[in-house]
Amino acid sequence: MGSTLITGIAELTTIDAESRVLADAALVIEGDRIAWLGPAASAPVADQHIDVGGRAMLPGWVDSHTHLVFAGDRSAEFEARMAGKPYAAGGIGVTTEATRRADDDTLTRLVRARVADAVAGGTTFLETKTGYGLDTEEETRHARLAAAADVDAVTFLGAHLVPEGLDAEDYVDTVCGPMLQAVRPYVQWADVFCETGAFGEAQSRRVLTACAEAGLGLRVHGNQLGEGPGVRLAVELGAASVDHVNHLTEDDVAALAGTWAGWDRGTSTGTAGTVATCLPACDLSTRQPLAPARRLLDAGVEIALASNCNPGTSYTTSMSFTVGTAVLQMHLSLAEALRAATYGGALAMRAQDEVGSVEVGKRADLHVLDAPAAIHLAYRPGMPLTHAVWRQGVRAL
Ligand SMILES: N=CN[C@@H](CCC(=O)O)C(=O)O
Ligand SMILES: [Zn+2]
Repeated sequence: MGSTLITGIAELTTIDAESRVLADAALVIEGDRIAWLGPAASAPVADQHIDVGGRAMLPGWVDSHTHLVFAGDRSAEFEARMAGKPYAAGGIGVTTEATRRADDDTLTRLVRARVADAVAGGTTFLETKTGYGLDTEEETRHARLAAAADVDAVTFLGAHLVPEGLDAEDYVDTVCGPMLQAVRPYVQWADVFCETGAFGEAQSRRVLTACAEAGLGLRVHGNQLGEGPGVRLAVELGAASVDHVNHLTEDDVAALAGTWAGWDRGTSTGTAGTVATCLPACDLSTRQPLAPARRLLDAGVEIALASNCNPGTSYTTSMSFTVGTAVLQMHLSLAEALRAATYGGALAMRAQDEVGSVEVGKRADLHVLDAPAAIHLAYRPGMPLTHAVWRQGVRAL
């Protein structure tokens, strides 16, 4: 297990407890961990030396919300939306049909290509979900293929849509019973689309409670298309994250803030609450109001930024686009957006002790930009700024 010294880091954004940004820095990787970081002038020797030539380094992106197991695309639906047709959950069924027709090899190839794209854009930790299977056999197949792909966490989203022709309560029985039992070996998390047109409050509570009893961590798709019970339920059940959060009442924001009462944001210690995960690429594609990230942060809520890559509402794995948009459109400072897309995502995955910041002992998940400073992510939106990536200490780009 050799060590690698990286020098030529013009700006190192650590996202550590003091939010340190180091100029003219160096860093040592040993195995899959960060072994040392500090001023280039006092860098130790190592087995291998790489000079990144005066570029910015930051933690790899933590993408805590994706749906990568799918076939087909819905570009016609997107085009109609751009012409004024509103987004509705029903499109999920179109992707379910296309995905059922794809065999294991095809689906695996598609998932792996999407993961490779994400990593090539600086993402080093990825969650992905089932949810385009919608029967026990297909959901289990998707969970199994996802678990065998190069992702860090898999979420069971059998409660994504009630399949056409089925009674909602009967379907919830299936999700909570045989489906959950079959997918359980492949997943760590459970999610539910709690929204008009998908699952109501009582149905969502039933799914999440059964999944928690089976030992899964909880996440919720909530408050995407209108105000509703999603946030309330996520807080009540202690979910790690509630995602979308476009339509929030004052009570929703206060409830989320309340979950962070035992958390010290300055030192990043204490008991983590429910992260509000904002998905700006999805908001643009569905023409929803952008999630109120500024308001949530000001209220004391920890937020995450994620891509929500899926064929219906956000066909991109670009976290750099997500961060640029958060700065340009959601009124986050660069530091806030970078933290949300790294440490915030890690909190949403309860993986903050492992990933989400550049600190000694953490996973060597590093992203080097072809720019001297990270502000270029918003200053030069859409430019291919990823220069190098290390994922778990291995050079991935
Ligand atoms: N909102 C629910 N699920 C996905 C979209 C699913 C689809 O339309 O295919 C999302 O997170 O946006
Ligand atoms: Zn989603």
